[in-house]
Amino acid sequence: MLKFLVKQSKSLLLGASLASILHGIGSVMLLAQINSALTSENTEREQMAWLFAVTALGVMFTYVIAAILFERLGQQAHAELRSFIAKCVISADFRQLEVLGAARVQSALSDHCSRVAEFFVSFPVILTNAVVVIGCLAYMAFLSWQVFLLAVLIIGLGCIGYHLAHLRAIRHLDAAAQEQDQLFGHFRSLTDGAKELRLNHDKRIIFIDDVLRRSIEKVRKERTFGMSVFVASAGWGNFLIYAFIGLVLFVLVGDVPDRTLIMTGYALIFVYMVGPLEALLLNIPRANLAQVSADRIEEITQAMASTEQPVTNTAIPPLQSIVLKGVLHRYYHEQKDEMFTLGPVDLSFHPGEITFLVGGNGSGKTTLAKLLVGLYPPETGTITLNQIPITDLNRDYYRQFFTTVFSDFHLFDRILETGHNTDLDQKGNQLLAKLHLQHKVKVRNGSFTTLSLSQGQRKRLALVVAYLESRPFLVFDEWAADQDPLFKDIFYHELLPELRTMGKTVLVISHDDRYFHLADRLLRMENGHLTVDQNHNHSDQSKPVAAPLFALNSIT
Ligand SMILES: Nc1ncnc2c1ncn2[C@@H]1O[C@H](COP(=O)(O)OP(=O)(O)OP(=O)(O)O)[C@@H](O)[C@H]1O
Repeated sequence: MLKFLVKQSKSLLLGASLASILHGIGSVMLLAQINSALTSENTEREQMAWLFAVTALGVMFTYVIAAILFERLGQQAHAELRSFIAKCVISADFRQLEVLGAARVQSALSDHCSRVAEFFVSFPVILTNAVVVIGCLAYMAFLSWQVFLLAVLIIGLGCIGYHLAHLRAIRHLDAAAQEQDQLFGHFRSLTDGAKELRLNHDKRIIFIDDVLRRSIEKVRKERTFGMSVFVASAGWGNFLIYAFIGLVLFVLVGDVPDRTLIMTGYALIFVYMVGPLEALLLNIPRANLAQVSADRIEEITQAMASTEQPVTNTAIPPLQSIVLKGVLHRYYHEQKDEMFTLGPVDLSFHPGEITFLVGGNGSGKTTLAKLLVGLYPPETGTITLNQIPITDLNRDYYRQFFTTVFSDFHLFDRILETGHNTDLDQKGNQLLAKLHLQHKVKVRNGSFTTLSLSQGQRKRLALVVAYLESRPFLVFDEWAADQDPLFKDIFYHELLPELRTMGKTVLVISHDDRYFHLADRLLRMENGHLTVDQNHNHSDQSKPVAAPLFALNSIT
C-alpha cells in the first residue's frame, strides 16, 4: 500500500526527497565550515563568511521546500487513500462487505488513513537526518578512517538491537490495530445504541466498563508496549552514541600533538550528529506504525476485492422474465458451528405480477430477496433475466432492474437520481403530497429538507425515492409494517394495484395476513424452504385509484 502511494506521487516525492537530501548536505557543509572557521587563519574569514551565509540560506530554502512538498504529499496520500477505500467499498461484493463489517471499514477510512498519511511527515525527517548522519560519518572518515570504522561497527550493533526490538514491537502494534477495528464497532454502538444506554443504567455501566473501556485499554496497552519497545531501542541507540563518543575521545585519540584541535573537531561532529540520530530513532517507529496501518488497509481492501464487472450502460430494456433455478445460499454461523441454508429455490417472475412472500422470523425471506436482486450471488443454481444467464460479468447490470425498500433501508439526503434534472423537485414534491408528507418535508435542489421524521414517515420517503427510480421490479421488505392502518390500506389497496396496472413486477415481504388475498401469488418460506401456496385465491378488492401515484412520475 505504501509502495502504491509512493509510486502514485513519484515526481512530487522525488522533488521533496531531493530538497531533503540537499538540506541534509547543506547542514553537513555548515558543520564543516564551522569546524574550519574554528581552526583557520584570520585572512580567510571574509570569504568563509560569505560561503557560510549562502549555505545557511540554501539550508533554509531546501528545508521550507521539502516541508511544503511533504505536507502536500501527506495530504494527497490521505485524500487518495480515502477515495481508494471508498471505491473499494462501493465495488465490493455486498456479502463480503457484510462479513467484513462496518467497523473495520470505518477504522480503515479514519485512523489507518491518518497514520499512513503521517508517514509522509516522518519520511522527510528520516531522510534529512539520515543524510546528516551519513554526511557526518563521511566527514569523520575524511578526518580519521579508524574512527569511521568504529562508528560503522557501533551502528551495526545498534541496527541488530533495533531490528530485534522492531520484530517484537510490530507484533504489539498489529494487535493494537486489530483491536482498534473492534473499537470502532463499539464507538458506533455509542450513537446507534444511545437510547438503550440512557434507559438502562446497568447496561450502560457494563458497556462502558466491560466492553468499551476494555477495548480502549487493550489498544492503549498494546500500542504503549509496542512504542515502548521502540523507545527502549532508541535508548539503546543513544547509549551507543555516547559509548562511541567516549571511546573516540578517551581511548582512540591518545596523546597526539594537536589533541585539543582534533578533539574540538570530533566534539563538534558528535554534538551535531546526536540530534539527527535521535530524530532518526524516534521517527522510524512512526514510519513503522504507518506500515502497520498500510498493511491493515491492504488486508481490508483485498478482502473487498470483487470479481464483478461494474455496469457502464444503465439503459435497461423492458423486463420479460426473471427465472431462478436451483438457487441456493448458505450462512455459516461460526460461534454455533451451524449453517443456515436457503433453497434450492425454483421461481419465476413476470411483469404485472404481485407476489407476496410470507413466513416466520428468520425463515429466509430477506435472504431470498437479496439473492433475487443480485446482492448475493447464488452459491449454486442460476438466475436468468430475459433468458440471459446472470454471471459476475452482468450482475451489476442485472441489479439496475430493481428498486428495493429493505427494512434496514438507508435514505440519502440528496436524491441521487439522474434523468430528472429539471423537474426532480417538482415530481418529488408531488409524490410527497400524495403520501401526506408535504407539511413535514420538501424536495429542494434535489435534496430532502429534513430526514428527521418518524420511522413510518421515513419509509414513505423511501417509497418516494423508489418511485423516482422508475425501475421495472420493486421489492418491499415489510414496508407497511410501520404504517398506520390508513396508509397500510393505501399501500395494499391502491399502490400495489396501480403498480400492477403499470406492468411492474412486485415482490412484497409481509406479515399482514389481512391483505394476503390481494396477491397474485403467495409464497411461503419455512426454514429456508420455499413453497407456493396452491390454495391461494386472488380476490382483487382494490379501490379505484383517484390520482395514481405513478402517473405523477410518468413511468412507462
Ligand atoms: N448477514 C447475515 N449473516 C449470517 N446469517 C444471517 C445474516 N442474515 C440473516 N442470517 C440468518 O439467516 C436466516 C434467515 O434470515 P432472514 O433475514 O432472511 O430471515 P427473514 O425471514 O427475513 O426474517 P424476518 O421476518 O425476521 O425479517 C436467519 O436464521 C439468520 O440468522
